[in-house]
Amino acid sequence: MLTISAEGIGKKYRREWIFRRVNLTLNAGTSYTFVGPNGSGKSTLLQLLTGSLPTTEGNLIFSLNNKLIDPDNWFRQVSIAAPYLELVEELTLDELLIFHQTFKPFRANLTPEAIADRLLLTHARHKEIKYFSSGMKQRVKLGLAFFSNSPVVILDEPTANLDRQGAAWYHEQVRQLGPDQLLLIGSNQPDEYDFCPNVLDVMQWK
Ligand SMILES: Nc1ncnc2c1ncn2[C@@H]1O[C@H](COP(=O)(O)OP(=O)(O)OP(=O)(O)O)[C@@H](O)[C@H]1O
Repeated sequence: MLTISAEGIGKKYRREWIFRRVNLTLNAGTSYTFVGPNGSGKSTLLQLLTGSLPTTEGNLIFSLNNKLIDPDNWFRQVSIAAPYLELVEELTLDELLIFHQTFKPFRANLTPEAIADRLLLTHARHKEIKYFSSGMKQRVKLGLAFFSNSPVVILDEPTANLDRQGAAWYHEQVRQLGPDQLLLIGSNQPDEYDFCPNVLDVMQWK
């Protein structure tokens, strides 16, 4: 089983501690949601867990079946969708999906055509991303995270810009995650984590 252990981790920007003494064990096969007010540190914590941002103190330990995963290879296990991660706007949807799978293969050998179908965007396969609506872009971001062959799926504000149909689509994709996957969410919207058994308030680490 894949596990992330946080041992006393903290993050400081300049002189300000965003959080300290975070002790957590996150196990695959379930989901965890980090909640808290704007600016409380949800996105920062998720970025530490992706390995893309260094901790200021403490240790993050990644393991698979009790074997340590080299932190330098951790990124291979993770797919993330977040408001601050942009899509390549000059590419068409088809081009973007082909580009993406060269460095992160899709689950079960899904083809770009099949992904576009699952995104409900078959009609927009040849349109440049820059001409997509904000909800269409959000669905693409979520799809790249859901359909990549990664055991860890990290979603920051997953239903931002989604309409009711898009939110229902998001819930359907969550239900289809595999039993060995780990889902981590950062959210302020209860209806985007209503299924999640583990809700953690980042304010406890202030
Ligand atoms: N690169 C940075 N340099 C300095 N301060 C930063 C940086 N990134 C984030 N911060 C600060 O860290 C704190 C936590 O920000 P973060 O984005 O993690 O909060 P959040 O809980 O995700 O907020 P929101 O709900 O608004 O998305 C904020 O005070 C923010 O200003």
